[in-house]
Amino acid sequence: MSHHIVAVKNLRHVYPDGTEALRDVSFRIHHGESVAIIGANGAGKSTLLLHLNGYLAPTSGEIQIGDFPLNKGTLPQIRRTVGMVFQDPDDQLFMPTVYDDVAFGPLNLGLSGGDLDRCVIEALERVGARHLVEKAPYHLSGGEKRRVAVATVLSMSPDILVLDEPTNGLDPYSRRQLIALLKEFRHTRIFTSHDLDMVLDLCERTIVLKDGEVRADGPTLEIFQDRELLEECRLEKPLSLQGCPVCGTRR
Ligand SMILES: Nc1ncnc2c1ncn2[C@@H]1O[C@H](COP(=O)(O)OP(=O)(O)OP(=O)(O)O)[C@@H](O)[C@H]1O
Repeated sequence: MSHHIVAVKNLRHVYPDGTEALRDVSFRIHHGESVAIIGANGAGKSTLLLHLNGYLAPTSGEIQIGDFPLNKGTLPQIRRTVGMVFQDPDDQLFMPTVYDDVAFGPLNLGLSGGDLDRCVIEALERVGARHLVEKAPYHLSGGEKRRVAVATVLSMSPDILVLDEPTNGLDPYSRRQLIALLKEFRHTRIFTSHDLDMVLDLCERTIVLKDGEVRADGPTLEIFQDRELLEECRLEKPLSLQGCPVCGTRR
């Protein structure tokens, strides 16, 4: 087994309309690391994540997941390793009931009967959505959909969890619950977020994208203390690192 679980080398992506969303992106992520990918709107974060399990193919460059180079032949193996939670839960939920959506992946892995039921219920319990099991996904609220979308991925027990803006649209209680859940996930975590307090809380390492390129890659706290970098990349310090506007002390 290689010592890194994700290796991205000179990745470039040009969309069919000519937009060059990723220019020359390289990094490696090790087993068990928790890594945030941050950047302003349009920096290329979602485009990058969508390459990590083959939803988008590189225009040029290479991606390796564990021991496998990502290509058509290795796609099934890689999709078992990388669990992807999309930015829009409607892209993830397409079955008539929540049960069917969460069962979809494990069913394809060969689970059935009581084992399948247990797997589905356990995944829904982990995201606090057990009570939604019989519902139609299109009847759920935005926050409920997001939690169920996370459950569809947890039910597959992936080695790498990839989440695109996971706290988007969650109320404060659900946000805290999701952060606690992500902390429990002991495998590799990679996610994008504009929720910089969550990034600070969950990720020891942060990669900053700017205009489709890696502008910085290092310890999260160091990144958030680099005022010039934050300004250049149109980012702000997490609230928890900002001084109190009244007395000047740090929260
Ligand atoms: N399907 C597409 N066709 C053409 N251009 C696209 C497509 N999807 C994204 N883009 C462009 O690629 C660039 C990167 O977009 P991407 O969604 O990866 O950014 P992002 O960092 O995730 O942004 P946000 O924070 O707003 O979600 C943007 O300029 C965007 O307009």
